Amino acid sequence: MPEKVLETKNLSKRYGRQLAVKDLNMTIYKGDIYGFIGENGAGKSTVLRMLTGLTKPSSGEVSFFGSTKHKDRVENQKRMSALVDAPSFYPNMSAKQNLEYYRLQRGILEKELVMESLEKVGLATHSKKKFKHFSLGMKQRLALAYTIMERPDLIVLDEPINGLDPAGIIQIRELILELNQKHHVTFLITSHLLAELAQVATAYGFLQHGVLLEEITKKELDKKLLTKIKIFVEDITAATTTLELICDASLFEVRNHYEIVVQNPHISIEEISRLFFEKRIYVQKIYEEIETLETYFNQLTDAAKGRDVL
Ligand SMILES: Nc1ncnc2c1ncn2[C@@H]1O[C@H](COP(=O)(O)OP(=O)(O)OP(=O)(O)O)[C@@H](O)[C@H]1O
Repeated sequence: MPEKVLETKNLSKRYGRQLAVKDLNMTIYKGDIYGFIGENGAGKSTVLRMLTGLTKPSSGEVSFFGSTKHKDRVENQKRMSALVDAPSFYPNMSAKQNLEYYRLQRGILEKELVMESLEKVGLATHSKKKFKHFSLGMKQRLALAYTIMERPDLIVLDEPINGLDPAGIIQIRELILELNQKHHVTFLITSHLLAELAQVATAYGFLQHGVLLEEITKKELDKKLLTKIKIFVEDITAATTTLELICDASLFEVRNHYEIVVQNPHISIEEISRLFFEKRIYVQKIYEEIETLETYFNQLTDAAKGRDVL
């Protein structure tokens, strides 16, 4: 098992009467890109603020790199860098001057880390450009340069691609993957853009009303995501009677008098097409649909509401 970079035990946060985070047990392993998912108000930012020391937990504990001791925690917290409340940059200063300012403010001695960080985020050639002339994507990359200046082992990002255009999203995605794969940085990322998160995440935590519903690796999730075969036909009666020759009726359902949905099929599209061809059943369309991270998350949260676990 890889090293645990971060672990929480029964972490809770109360704001007055409201319990915003309830007994959170979360584990992030070295090398993970951990996608932290939840609807608005689920408690994600509150968790990130507790992890980064911006808010004190009401109860429970956090351990970094296997230690909960306060002495170690101060040291270990230095191995983590976070973009929860984005740093404010000076508009009339260049990218380099802005980072230089933060280097001095954070007491980082190595001067070379400023240019090294700008290079890693692809801004070296724009180092002299004033911040006010940066595009949103460039501003976001500069914020990332700020987080990687101390060569952290863990980076926490709250909604890193919010407001970016498709090109900006791709740049941030590639940067995260590069830092993870080349420089072995572990990430904890929140995002509402699940399709995008699914392109980088290696593990997920699903949060609802402050409760962690499930923690799962990408590998485990991929195995759980259901596959469906959708078949569109003209003669639904003939089609269902024929389908029953190779598939139990409990495994498919008929929708709208022309659509058949086969759940988690043990038969292939080719088998169904061949059979329908032999029986002269006209198929308008047939295709496979794999459940997405988004549908999985929606089902998980709907089921939790139904079980009243929240
Ligand atoms: N400082 C605060 N004082 C009182 N209540 C707060 C405070 N911060 C957050 N809350 C409440 O705690 C709950 C969780 O909020 P939080 O911002 O952590 O959710 P979130 O998952 O980050 O939401 P979003 O996706 O909208 O950013 C919300 O009901 C919010 O109103």
